[in-house]
Amino acid sequence: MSKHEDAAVPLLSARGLTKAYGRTPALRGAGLDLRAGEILAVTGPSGSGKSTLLHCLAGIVRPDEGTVSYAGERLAEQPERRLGELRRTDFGVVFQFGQLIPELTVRDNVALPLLLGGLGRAQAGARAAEWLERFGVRGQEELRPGELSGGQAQRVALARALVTGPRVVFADEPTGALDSLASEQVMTALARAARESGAAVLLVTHDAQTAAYADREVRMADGTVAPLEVTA
Ligand SMILES: Nc1ncnc2c1ncn2[C@@H]1O[C@H](COP(=O)(O)OP(=O)(O)OP(=O)(O)O)[C@@H](O)[C@H]1O
Repeated sequence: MSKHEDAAVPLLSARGLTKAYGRTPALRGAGLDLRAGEILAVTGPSGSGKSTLLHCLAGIVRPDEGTVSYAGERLAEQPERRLGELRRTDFGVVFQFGQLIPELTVRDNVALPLLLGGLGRAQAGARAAEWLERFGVRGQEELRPGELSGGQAQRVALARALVTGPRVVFADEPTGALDSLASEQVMTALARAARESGAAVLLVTHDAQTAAYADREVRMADGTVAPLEVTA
């Protein structure tokens, strides 16, 4: 068993992260561990640094100080090309507004990461249709995102995040723009898909109902995570 497959070693781990935007500190020594296959909620008040932490963990933002390790690789030591590859193959992301491409059909939105990864059109389309079905979006493959409800659009965004079989899904306020019924449907679908595929989920939310889907919760305040979760 390699080191990062050992259950005691976190899949993704951050230590001592700091990040400032100009004079505004967003992170002040934040750290956490995400274990393979777990759903971890990061909660806390607005401005406490949750999104910035998620962006650092996903390799989207480089922290000013501190380390992020994914499966034994230090992200800071990786060239942009490797980070891009990780984001395409190992990581999936969903934001508050699904960020689907408005000009593409629902199916093509979900197929896109597979096409970018080199899969043929027919296979990518078929796999996209399977994932849309798993997320309860049926018969809407030919629609454009603008024709969907908010909840449907988020389930399409989840299908797109999971279609490549990522090991980590980063979800930043995935229910932030939804009413409570649509939130429940989105979270049920996300939790089930993550369990079935074995993906870990880093779930940023300020909503207790959404955080309740997680196995574990850590809370942020003023750019730090309390309590610091440390795996020995
Ligand atoms: N791109 C940016 N430019 C300037 N300041 C930023 C930027 N992103 C975040 N900040 C600031 O960094 C701090 C932390 O923001 P962040 O979005 O990480 O917190 P959050 O807990 O996710 O907040 P929210 O729940 O409101 O999204 C805030 O003071 C915010 O204004």
